[in-house]
Amino acid sequence: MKTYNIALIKGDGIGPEIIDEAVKVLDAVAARFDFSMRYEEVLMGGSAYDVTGDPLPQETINVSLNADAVLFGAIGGEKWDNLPREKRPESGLLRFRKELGVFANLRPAVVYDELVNASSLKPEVVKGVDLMVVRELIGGIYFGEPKGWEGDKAYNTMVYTKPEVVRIAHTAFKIAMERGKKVCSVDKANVLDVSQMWRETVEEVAKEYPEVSLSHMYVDNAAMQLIRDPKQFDVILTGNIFGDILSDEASMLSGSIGLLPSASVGAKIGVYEPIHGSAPDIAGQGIANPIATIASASMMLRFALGENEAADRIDAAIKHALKDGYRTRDLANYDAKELCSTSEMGDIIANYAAKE
Ligand SMILES: NC(=O)C1=CN([C@@H]2O[C@H](COP(=O)(O)OP(=O)(O)OC[C@H]3O[C@@H](n4cnc5c(N)ncnc54)[C@H](O)[C@@H]3O)[C@@H](O)[C@H]2O)C=CC1
Ligand SMILES: CC(C)CC(=O)C(=O)O
Ligand SMILES: [Mg+2]
Repeated sequence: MKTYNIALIKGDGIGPEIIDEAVKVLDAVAARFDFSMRYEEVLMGGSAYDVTGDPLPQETINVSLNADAVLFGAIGGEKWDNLPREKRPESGLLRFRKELGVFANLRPAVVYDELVNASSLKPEVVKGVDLMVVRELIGGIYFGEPKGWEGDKAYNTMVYTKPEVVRIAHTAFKIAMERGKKVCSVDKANVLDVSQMWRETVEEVAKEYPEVSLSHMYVDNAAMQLIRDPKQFDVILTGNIFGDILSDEASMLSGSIGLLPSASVGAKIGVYEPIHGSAPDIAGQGIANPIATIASASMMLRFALGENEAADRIDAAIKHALKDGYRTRDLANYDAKELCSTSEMGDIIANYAAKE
């Protein structure tokens, strides 16, 4: 029987609660499809800082680099907000992504038919939405130098090199070839030099994908268009900060940020993680929606481990649970037949995934 080694990073806030449910579902499909998962839990974020004084201990990097994939919850919380920048949980996560070299963050936003009423937009606007945000993950303003805070002046720098844009553009075009063959590159080229270079570089890469139609959009317009007519988008290609913001926005097409998974890829080892944060406001209450993390585990099976049937099974089980009216609190007001806790939702999805 094949055994996969997974580095498990629960993190802070709701991180441990949602990861436990993803593990439950993974184990259920593993038993059914005749493979097994071996998890090695390592620390990152505030919980790592509390134990080791470092939000990203070297052991976490080592274990992750030796695993088949990383499954990650979320980090951060008020307790650590006033630490020096480099000790903050968020700095640990940024450094982790950089150390692993996962330059492409794939954030699919899909509207489940069962949840068309859950979006804050009209059902006819969101029904059938199926888009993919391809977000550059280890460059741009979250990493650029110089940065600093000196007295009354603070600054960050948005930097991209041409090779960084070329590689993320290839990722987006390749994904588009497997989907609707449309890429919309989102930038702020009317104002930023870095965006102008981004746009020209994307144009050059596009020549290698003549079947894909490329458009460009300024990020402010893109934020509006996502709400006006989200079905116009297939693949949205964008930089780190714009992708971070637009994907949170896109999550409300689907009804809850607790639904959107992601895959951070591009290097040997991928990181599979929900798009949301550690949700300190609901941590420890058993009400977080684990579906984003369970769907991230499905992406891990598909992209990192090649267990496509098991991934399909999880995706079907999520849909089945929603169709049967099971809802965590974030979706309680939308066609709910039964309100369930985080772990009850995990049980239901694991049961469906194991049996059907
Ligand atoms: N990848 C990561 O680890 C990320 C970490 N963060 C960190 O998380 C902390 C909280 O940040 P926020 O801005 O509040 O963003 P957040 O994404 O943690 O929460 C935003 C809102 O969405 C809700 N929410 C998030 N996930 C949910 C889920 N699974 N089920 C139900 N509701 C959910 C929260 O309760 C909250 O009201 C901060 O320390 C931030 O730096 C933020 C984003 C990403
Ligand atoms: C917490 C940040 C480091 C990043 C973020 O918000 C994200 O990746 O979604
Ligand atoms: Mg974010």
